[in-house]
Amino acid sequence: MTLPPGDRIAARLSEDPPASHRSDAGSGPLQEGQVPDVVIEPDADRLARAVAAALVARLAAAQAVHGTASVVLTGGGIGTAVLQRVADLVREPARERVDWTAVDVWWGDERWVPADDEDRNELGARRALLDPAGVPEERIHAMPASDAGFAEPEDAADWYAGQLAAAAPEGEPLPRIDLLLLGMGPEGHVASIFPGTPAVSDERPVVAVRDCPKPPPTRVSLGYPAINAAEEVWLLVSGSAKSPAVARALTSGATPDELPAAGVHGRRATRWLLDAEAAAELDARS
Ligand SMILES: O=C1O[C@H](COP(=O)(O)O)[C@@H](O)[C@H](O)[C@H]1O
Repeated sequence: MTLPPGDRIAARLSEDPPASHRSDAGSGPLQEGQVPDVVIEPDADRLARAVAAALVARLAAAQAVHGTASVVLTGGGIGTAVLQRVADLVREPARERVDWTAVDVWWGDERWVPADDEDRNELGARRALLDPAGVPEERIHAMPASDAGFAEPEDAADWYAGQLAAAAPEGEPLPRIDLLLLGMGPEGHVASIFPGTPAVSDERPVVAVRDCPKPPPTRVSLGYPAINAAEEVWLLVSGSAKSPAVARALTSGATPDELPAAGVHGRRATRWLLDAEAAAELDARS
């Protein structure tokens, strides 16, 4: 799949990838997909449109091969803007079309709040895309809300791991994930894996997260084993507040404990999709 035109600096980064991108740092060559591809769009709106078009192409391609597609969604500003732009494409006649009745939708993280709380990532995604696109309820795999009947977020995390395993091929812990979207916080958190927290080194596919520095404090999140099992991982980052973390993740060799975004990669592709403000310090350092 070809991403829309952007200011590509992928080649330069690929020639000399930092150790932080190696899940096997120090023990061998980088695997295909772990070398990041970086695309810079001029502003957040054009970033959201470009990612939306690429997402439709990616899911359509997966459906052409497998009959179905699966995507892991992120919350956050740019993540939700992308879903709104995808919904625009659903309404337009397009060259590449996705059969939204054959897309499985999962989440990278969720806030441990009641189902109708505006902080729910699920709520934003339903409004922005899942409702307008008509994704069937049985294909929407939301992480549990705090009022869903689980006593603790740990129970909800275990249940979600079980849902993933149930959708996986025989004997595998995880289903095929064609595309996993992540936002990133200014301190480098991805999903709800925050710097210096137990989730960084947790080996379970789904974890409960407590005492988050960003409210709400309790969440459920995919862990690295699930994130890094996706075919493609796309990090969506916009705004100047995140430019130091982008530059650190891509050029400084920061560890995942220092900067969780530095520890994510896809099996087949890892893409950093940035607007110019988010990329500003990257340009200066690379
Ligand atoms: O708390 C979260 O933050 C990140 C980034 O959000 P943003 O609004 O700064 O773009 C998001 O990716 C994650 O899903 C969410 O729970």
